[in-house]
Amino acid sequence: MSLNGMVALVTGGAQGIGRAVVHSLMQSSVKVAILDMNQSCGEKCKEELDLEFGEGNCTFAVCDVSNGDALRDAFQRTVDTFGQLDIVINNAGINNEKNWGKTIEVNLTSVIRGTYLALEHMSREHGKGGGIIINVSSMAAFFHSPHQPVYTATKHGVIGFTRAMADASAEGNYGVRINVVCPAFVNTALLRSVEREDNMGKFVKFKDDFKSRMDKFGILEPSLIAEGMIRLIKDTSLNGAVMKITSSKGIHFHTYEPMSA
Ligand SMILES: NC(=O)C1=CN([C@@H]2O[C@H](COP(=O)(O)OP(=O)(O)OC[C@H]3O[C@@H](n4cnc5c(N)ncnc54)[C@H](O)[C@@H]3O)[C@@H](O)[C@H]2O)C=CC1
Ligand SMILES: CCCCCC(=O)/C=C/[C@H]1[C@H](O)CC(=O)[C@@H]1C/C=C\CCCC(=O)O
Repeated sequence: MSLNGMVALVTGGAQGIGRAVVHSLMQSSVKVAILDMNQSCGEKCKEELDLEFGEGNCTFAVCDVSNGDALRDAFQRTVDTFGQLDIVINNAGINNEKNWGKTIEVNLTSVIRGTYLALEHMSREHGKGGGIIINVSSMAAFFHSPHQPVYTATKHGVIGFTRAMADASAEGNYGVRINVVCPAFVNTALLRSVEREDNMGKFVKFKDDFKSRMDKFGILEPSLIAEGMIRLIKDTSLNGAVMKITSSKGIHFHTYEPMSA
């Protein structure tokens, strides 16, 4: 499946995993709208991508995904600029057990809002031509720790919401495939936040346990997560898939017991 000429929107696309998947998409000739709340990183990211791929192939907009109006405007500006929207990756996420309400707003509420906005621009129920949505969860949804209870809760929520929406899309004939990716530890700024009291609050006392798990399970590079996301986009058979990416098993899928009648 060629992605040439498609248009993608990536939240949190200026750094880390989002930056990696933006690069992979542009290597496949996808035009990308990068949304991020970090203006300096976003502008630097766009400058570098313009140098590598030529101008006109990506845009950057400062956008806090937890601001619903700003997110809606950023989606509309993307469609106004590129004329279409085919791929949406709800990637932006934080790790803050002190300001845990914000963690829920960014990691879960904004993923829900970003999914609904994506459907407004891609779903046949809105007269559009279809598309693909990838929501970003975490292996914290399968292996929890005392270190990050609310982060863990948000990532569980992303899986449940995404699987339910994938069924809604199939039964409602939206023409939109909706999948979720669950990385293990990845070498980004977010992972380094686990050592900071500002982020972890009273749970920072568990940081040694968390770091021992990092030693045990290994740390992935963002490029591998990007590879998994591209696979979710290209494999048209996948809807409601829960992709797991770990050092021990690489890119693989979680399987669930079929629902009993
Ligand atoms: N790093 C890791 O070990 C893992 C990360 N993840 C998830 O991957 C996603 C990306 O995380 P990383 O790349 O590791 O983090 P990162 O901190 O390196 O990059 C996240 C980007 O999102 C942006 N961002 C944060 N809050 C935002 C908001 N409210 N609005 C707009 N942009 C915002 C940041 O400015 C940053 O550029 C997150 O959802 C995270 O939970 C999942 C499993 C493991
Ligand atoms: C905020 C930093 C991001 C945290 C990323 C993450 O997914 C963490 C997961 C760990 C959880 O907090 C406690 C754990 O033990 C999880 C371990 C992660 C992966 C296990 C991989 C097992 C395997 O390789 O089979």
